[in-house]
Parts: sequence; C-alpha cells; structure tokens
Amino acid sequence: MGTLITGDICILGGGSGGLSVAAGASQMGAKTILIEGGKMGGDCLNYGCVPSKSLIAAAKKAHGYHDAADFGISAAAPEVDYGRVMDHVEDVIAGIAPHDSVERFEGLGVTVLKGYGRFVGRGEVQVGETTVRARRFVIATGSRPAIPPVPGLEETPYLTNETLFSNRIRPDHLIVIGGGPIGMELAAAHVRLGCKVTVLEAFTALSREDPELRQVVLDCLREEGADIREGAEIVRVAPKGGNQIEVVLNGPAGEETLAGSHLLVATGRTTNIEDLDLQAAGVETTRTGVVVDARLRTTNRKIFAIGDVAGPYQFTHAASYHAGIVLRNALFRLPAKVDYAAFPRVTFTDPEIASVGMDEDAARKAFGADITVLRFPYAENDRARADRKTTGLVKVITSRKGRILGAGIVGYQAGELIQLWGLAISKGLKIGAVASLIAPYPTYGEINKRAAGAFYTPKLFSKGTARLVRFLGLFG
Ligand SMILES: Cc1cc2nc3c(=O)[nH]c(=O)nc-3n(C[C@H](O)[C@H](O)[C@H](O)COP(=O)(O)OP(=O)(O)OC[C@H]3O[C@@H](n4cnc5c(N)ncnc54)[C@H](O)[C@@H]3O)c2cc1C
Ligand SMILES: NC(=O)c1ccc[n+]([C@@H]2O[C@H](COP(=O)([O-])OP(=O)(O)OC[C@H]3O[C@@H](n4cnc5c(N)ncnc54)[C@H](O)[C@@H]3O)[C@@H](O)[C@H]2O)c1
Repeated sequence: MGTLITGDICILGGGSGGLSVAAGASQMGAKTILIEGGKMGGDCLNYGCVPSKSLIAAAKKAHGYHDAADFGISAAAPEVDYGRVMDHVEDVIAGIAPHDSVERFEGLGVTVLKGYGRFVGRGEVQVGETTVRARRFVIATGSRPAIPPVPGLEETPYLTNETLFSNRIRPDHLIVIGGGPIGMELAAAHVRLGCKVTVLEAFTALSREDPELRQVVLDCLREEGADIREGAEIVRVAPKGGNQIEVVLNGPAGEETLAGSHLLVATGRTTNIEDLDLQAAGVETTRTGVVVDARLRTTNRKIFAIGDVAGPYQFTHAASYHAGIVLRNALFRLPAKVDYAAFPRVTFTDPEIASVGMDEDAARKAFGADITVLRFPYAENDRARADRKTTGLVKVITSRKGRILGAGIVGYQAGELIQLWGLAISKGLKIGAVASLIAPYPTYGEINKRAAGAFYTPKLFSKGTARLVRFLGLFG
C-alpha cells in the first residue's frame, strides 16, 4: 500500500533551479516537497560548473610557470599528476555538497523524497510507492549530454561531462567532439594539463559569441597547442587495440584518420522530460523542452518549469533566476515575468569570454546603422600591463544617443568585468554613467570606463570643441 503526501509546492529535481525554489519556498513557510532521483546539487555541482571550473583552476596552476621568465623568475615545467588533479576536483565538490544536501534541506523543513518522479495526473506525482499531491509543481529536471548519431559511436568508449571527472588516467590525446562551451573549456584545461588535444567542431567553435571576440579565444587556445578544427565532418569513430580510439574525418584532401586515447562527446544537451509522463499532467513539450510562458507557467497553470528544461538559456544563473520568478508567482501570486535583456554568460577559457545584452550583429539587425560600437583594448590598461595580461578587449554597443544595448568582453577576468554592464543595462543607465565612474587606479575596471569614454572621444576632440575652448579663452 503506497503513501500519500500533500504539500503546497512539489519540486521535481534537486539541481540549481529546484534547490533554489525549495529553499525559498520552505523559508517562506510553504509546505515543500522535493523529489531528486540522482545526486543532490544536480549537474552544476556534480558534473558541470563546479568540477569544470575546479579542473580549469588546476590547469591554470600548471600553466602558471610558462611566462614566469617574463617576470624575471625561473621556473621548471610542472609535473601533472592527473589522478591528484581529480582528487582536487572531488574535494571542491565535497566542500560544497553539504550546502545542497538532503540533511540541509530537511533542516530547512523540506520533505526530500529520493527517486525519480513522474506525473500520474494534473496535480499528482508518483515516486516509487509514494504519491504526492500539491497545489503547485515545479519541473526542474535539467538536461543530460545529447549523443550525436556518429557512425561507430555506440561501439566506441567515450566520455561525457558525466564521466570525465571520474577518469583518473591522463589522456595522451583527447579528441573532443563539439566546440561549444563544454568542449572548449575542457579542451583548454586538458592542453594545460599536458594532453594533446584535438577539437572537432562541425560548424563554428563558440558560435554564440561575437566573431571578433571569439577569434581572440581561438587564437590563444591554438597558440597553447589545441588543434581546433572547424567545419569538421566526422565519417565514423571506432575502438582500436590498446585502449585507443580512431576518428575518421572527411577533409579537403579526402579521408583523414586521427588516433586518440580518449574521446569526449560535448555536442549539446537533451532535456530530461521523456520519463515525466507530462501528457498525463497536460503539460505541452517541444523537441527541446517544456513550453512555458513569460511567467514560467506550463500549459497546466499549476505547474511551472525552470532551468534547462525551460530554456532558452542553459546556465545555473538562469535556473536560479527562474526560481525567483516562480517563487513570486507561485507563493505571492505576483505576475513576475522573465526578462533576458540583461542576461549574462561567461565561458571560462583563458582568456574568458563574456557577454550581456545584444552583440553587434543583433544590434545591427534591430537598429541598422543607428548604433555606436565602442572598444577598448586590455593592452592600454596599466594593471593589465603590470600583470602581462594584455590580450583582449571590451566591446560595447550603444544606441546613437548612448543607451547601452550590450557588451562583450574577451580577456582576463571578463566574467567579473561584464557585471557592471549587466547592472547598467538592467537599470537603463546611459553610457555617460559608466564613463563618469571613478574607477580606482590601477584596476581592470578602468577598461570598462575607458570603453564608455570612447563614446565621447569624437565629440571631445571635434573641431566644435576646439572652437568652444578658443572662444572661452581658456588658453588665451
Ligand atoms: C560541463 C558543464 C559545465 C557547465 N558550466 C557552467 C558554468 O560555468 N556556469 C553556468 O552558469 N552553467 C554551467 N553549466 C550549465 C549548468 O550546469 C546547468 O544549466 C544547470 O545545472 C541547470 O540547472 P537545472 O536545475 O535546470 O538542472 P540540474 O542542475 O541538472 O538538476 C536537475 C536535477 O533533476 C534530477 N532529475 C531528473 N529527472 C528527475 C525526475 N524525474 N525526478 C526527480 N529528479 C529528477 C537530476 O538528477 C538532477 O539532479 C555547465 C554544464 C555542464 C554540463
Ligand atoms: N561557462 C558556462 O557557463 C558553461 C560551460 C559549459 C556549458 N554551459 C552550458 O551548457 C550548454 C551545453 O554546452 P555544449 O558545449 O555541450 O553545447 P553547445 O550546443 O553549446 O555546443 C555543442 C557544439 O557541438 C557541435 N556539434 C554537434 N554535433 C556535432 C558533431 N556530430 N560533430 C562535431 N560537432 C558537433 C555543435 O555545432 C556545437 O557547436 C551550453 O549551451 C551552456 O548553456 C555553460
């Protein structure tokens, strides 16, 4: 005989989005039920952001010595113990895990059910022998790696983001299929950890980024030794003797065979919705996820969807932003809606690449020639010179009158620097607000101020200004 549990809100999925809703709802006094089938913390903690950034941090340490001589310091090439690098990754995850744990959430008053839930009606979910009835449901079941139909892949051993971080044998030659953020971040880290790395991208690597900024990243990664092939057409893959794998490409000069030790598939994501029986709940889906309106309500008004399953952006900060929208709608009945005008993203290659709002291309499509493009290079910033981090630029797009439409940054700490532009866009600040900021010297933040200042350069140094200064007799 099964058990029946009732509550105010029931969340399916204890990852970035689901945990934020659960913590918020229970702290606001709602009777909250959380269902998690896998590991608490979801992709971000266990197989995504946290392990990848920890690996990137280790790779940065390994790379640190390479330009030591430029600073007058002699250093030997480091020895990388890949297994111990993965110990570090595991240790970082373990340090964060208590924050996302069943114990913490039960302590907050949440009823946590372990198991995979599925809808059995418009207001009812089944988890094992337990039935949950709640006034509101939230689908936050995330995504998993999409596996492309490459001939031979099923018979060939390959890694994904779900298995790579438990591999303790350093790849001699890592072949990465897919040049999106996952492929490029992990490729870049492995180059620095001493692996030969080849990236096979069917179209364009980091294709969502402004081509001018993306090129800077590709140039740097290639200079460090990554073999990045764009427009790559994979004919087939196959296992070879001695734990090797083989990838056959169709190239301009005919077929080419690459031999590798490890294959990483990073070709996008599939949302976890097939096993939820969403039809039983009256929730419509598309090929890529759950249909939601601007309030993140599904076609069943009592059920919300957030994070990767809702899209359109698949980031941890999108999932937690969604959580805030759902809490306002579900608990306070406020008609809060999503607004992505100031939605940022960062890819943690070195240099990092970050953006918020419109890029040049989108702004030209929307406003034609009526935009201003401002640029400022890292090379002209004194702090960047002192640190020898002179690669990169800030690029800002404004309307003719100085409304900030978007910004993109490639360079050291781009992910930190982009945040000012997010605030400026969300608060409707004009470019003058950033140009008149007093930025402490010497900081990277001055690059933002100088990019904004470029808006005034043509006016400041115009003949009109020169005439005005003469008229006022300032130098007379
Ligand atoms: C390698 C990698 C690196 C990334 N790096 C970044 C980054 O640097 N910054 C960033 O912002 N984003 C990053 N992301 C993206 C980020 O991890 C996701 O966007 C985010 O985790 C999505 O949150 P979510 O709540 O939608 O899903 P998840 O966090 O994946 O949580 C979904 C949870 O639902 C559970 N579940 C699934 N089905 C059921 C069911 N039927 N019943 C109960 N539970 C279920 C799963 O077990 C999982 O725990 C990265 C992703 C990857 C793969
Ligand atoms: N720093 C971050 O915030 C971060 C880091 C990693 C991932 N993420 C999130 O995870 C999402 C998924 O990342 P992703 O890199 O897996 O997906 P993606 O969709 O961004 O990129 C996948 C790439 O694989 C290529 N591809 C697909 N099939 C191929 C094939 N058969 N052969 C060769 N290339 C092929 C595509 O053309 C595409 O460029 C991202 O969109 C992002 O939202 C974020």
